Amino acid sequence: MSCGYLWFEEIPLPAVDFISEHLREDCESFVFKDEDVLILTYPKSGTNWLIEILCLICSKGDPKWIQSVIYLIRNPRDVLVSGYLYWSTSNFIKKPESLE
Ligand SMILES: Nc1ncnc2c1ncn2[C@@H]1O[C@H](COP(=O)(O)O)[C@@H](OP(=O)(O)O)[C@H]1O
Ligand SMILES: CCc1ccc(OS(=O)(=O)O)cc1
Repeated sequence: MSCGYLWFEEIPLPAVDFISEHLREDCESFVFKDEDVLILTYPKSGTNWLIEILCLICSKGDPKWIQSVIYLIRNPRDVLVSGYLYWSTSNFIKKPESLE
């Protein structure tokens, strides 16, 4: 189970060309500004959809919305199939060997 993934905070992520130590360093050194918005999603769970929603909310000009939390959830089985199909044809990610 541990092979073929980029492990971070005990979460298996699609393997890309960097290592979890670099990811941790980036997380720990990142300085947030008050106006920053944090999007935290698992790949293929609807990240781009959420970005669109946030941009639409943001463009209404009301800064109070950033104090809200939008909880996005997608059936993990759909995430698995979506990732399998997408990463099977991507060149920047290690190709999954199977759905298992
Ligand atoms: N409004 C919505 N409702 C449900 N799934 C959505 C959605 N908008 C995007 N998605 C799905 O989210 C996946 C992409 O996620 P991400 O943006 O994190 O990479 C795609 O899955 P599929 O590959 O199953 O079509 C896409 O169809
Ligand atoms: C850090 C692991 C990771 C995250 C997002 C990725 O992009 S995509 O959602 O598959 O397009 C790839 C790897």
